[in-house]
Amino acid sequence: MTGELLTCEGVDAGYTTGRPVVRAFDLKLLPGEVTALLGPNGAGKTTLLMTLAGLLPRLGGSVALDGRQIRGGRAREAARRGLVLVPDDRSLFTQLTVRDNLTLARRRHGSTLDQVLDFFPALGKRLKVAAGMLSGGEQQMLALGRAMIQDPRVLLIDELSMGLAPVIVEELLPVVRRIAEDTGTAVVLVEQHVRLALEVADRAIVLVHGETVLSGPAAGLAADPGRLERAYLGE
Ligand SMILES: Nc1ncnc2c1ncn2[C@@H]1O[C@H](COP(=O)(O)OP(=O)(O)OP(=O)(O)O)[C@@H](O)[C@H]1O
Repeated sequence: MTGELLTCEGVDAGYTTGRPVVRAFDLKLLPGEVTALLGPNGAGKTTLLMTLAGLLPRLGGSVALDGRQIRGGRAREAARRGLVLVPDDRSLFTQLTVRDNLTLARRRHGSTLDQVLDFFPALGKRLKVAAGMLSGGEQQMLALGRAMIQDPRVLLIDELSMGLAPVIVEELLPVVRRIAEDTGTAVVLVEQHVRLALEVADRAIVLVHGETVLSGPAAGLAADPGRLERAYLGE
């Protein structure tokens, strides 16, 4: 399809022994599109994001960005091409300042600190503070900011809400939406707060035991919680 940014076809993801955890995963993402990747604990969402980011070897299938294939298991190549992961543990340099965390990730001729801080004004006031001293919400902003300063084409966000109060999540998710709209970055959002995720997503995919059991426009799924619940239960 014209204009497709990311195309995953038949992706198998998992660990080297045994059956793949995620099987035959398909995804098509347009620029600026947000897809919520939902599903119960252990469904394989983190495994899939890590595989797309090249941090785990891909066990099958293909991934293409702008129509050009990306090899599996090559994290540097994936990041250079623009597939950037925001991991659920945030992986910040806790002893370093906010400014250093951001500038270390910056690319030559890439986005500037100010461009990134435009999305997270609260961080602008905390530039000299060590990342480990920030609140959970600020740390998550920093993790997102550090991904943004790498000029991603596709952001893979794993449980942004991990350890955060719902009120903070309600503030952060619309920022993710704005990032997608303003920069054309496509987003895959793994999120346990299903209702909040569906509010900001265009599409949603439900993964259960590694299989895609439901996929469709987010608004339709938000309007039919019973359907979503049945999918989670594997019915
Ligand atoms: N390092 C590992 N080696 C082998 N199996 C693993 C490893 N990490 C996770 N798994 C298995 O892969 C499956 C999927 O786990 P994964 O963390 O991807 O699910 P998830 O959908 O992200 O769940 P959660 O919402 O709990 O994070 C689980 O059965 C888990 O036990």
